[in-house]
Amino acid sequence: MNFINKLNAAWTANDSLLCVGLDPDMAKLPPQFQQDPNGIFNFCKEIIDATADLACSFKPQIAYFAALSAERQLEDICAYARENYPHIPLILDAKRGDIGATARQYAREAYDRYGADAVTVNPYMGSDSVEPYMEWADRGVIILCRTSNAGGSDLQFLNVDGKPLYQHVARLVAEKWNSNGQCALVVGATFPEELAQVRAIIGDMPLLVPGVGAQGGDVEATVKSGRTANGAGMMINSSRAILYAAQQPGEDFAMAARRVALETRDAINAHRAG
Ligand SMILES: O=c1ccn([C@@H]2O[C@H](COP(=O)(O)O)[C@@H](O)[C@H]2O)c(=O)[nH]1
Repeated sequence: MNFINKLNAAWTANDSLLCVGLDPDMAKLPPQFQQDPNGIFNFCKEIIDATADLACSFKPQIAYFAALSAERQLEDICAYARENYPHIPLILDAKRGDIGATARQYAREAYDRYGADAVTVNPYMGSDSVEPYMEWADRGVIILCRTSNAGGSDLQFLNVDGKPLYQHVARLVAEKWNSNGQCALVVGATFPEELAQVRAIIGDMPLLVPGVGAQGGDVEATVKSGRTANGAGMMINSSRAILYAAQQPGEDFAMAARRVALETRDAINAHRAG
């Protein structure tokens, strides 16, 4: 099953638009994992098990693994998710961008090494830097459009021919790059007006929407701005707010993560119907 079909099936099966982000920051992990050589894997495994019936996707952010030379644990967590929850799309958040020959190696890393269903890609180097990812026709290519951080405005809001640059990216992907129907865009929940603008440009193309939870994005505004006519169309990501939901030392972190994931999924669902 290709990425888009798998995502559609996961939206329905779990009645969820929630993407659970896997950003394992060693300093924030419960103590038993900080002392465990396989602690990153074991922590992420418990989060995946606790939230798999509430999520439409999982999104490991590669930097949290690579910074600690923990790529082997990322391989293992990706394999674990694929084997145990094959119906939940796995998105590698890597935001790659380079010339074609190098991009092909990044694509191999995401799709073959980690077995990801989709990878995030930076469009700044243009079409030939993105085309190598399209060679894996059953996988997703998720392209940065209007990112959730305030500094994203520095370039993404530049006026080009009367429109902000991010709208050109949305149109370019929707009208040209998405010829195989495997693309999605990243648009931050912290900018609901821009989210609505992008939705108006791209039709039903899926959106990866980070920025609820720790970044403070408004769930209702996000859903109302980004939903498609059938009340789906988004993977709304929350990472830290779920991973580190436990408030007290010794509190069951996986149960706390599940509680916040459930609250977030239900808060999203409350606004899906138009
Ligand atoms: O525009 C973007 C693109 C990606 N991200 C990533 O999403 C998560 C957000 O984590 P929270 O803890 O929910 O804030 C993280 O992996 C970012 O690298 C983003 O925030 N904004």
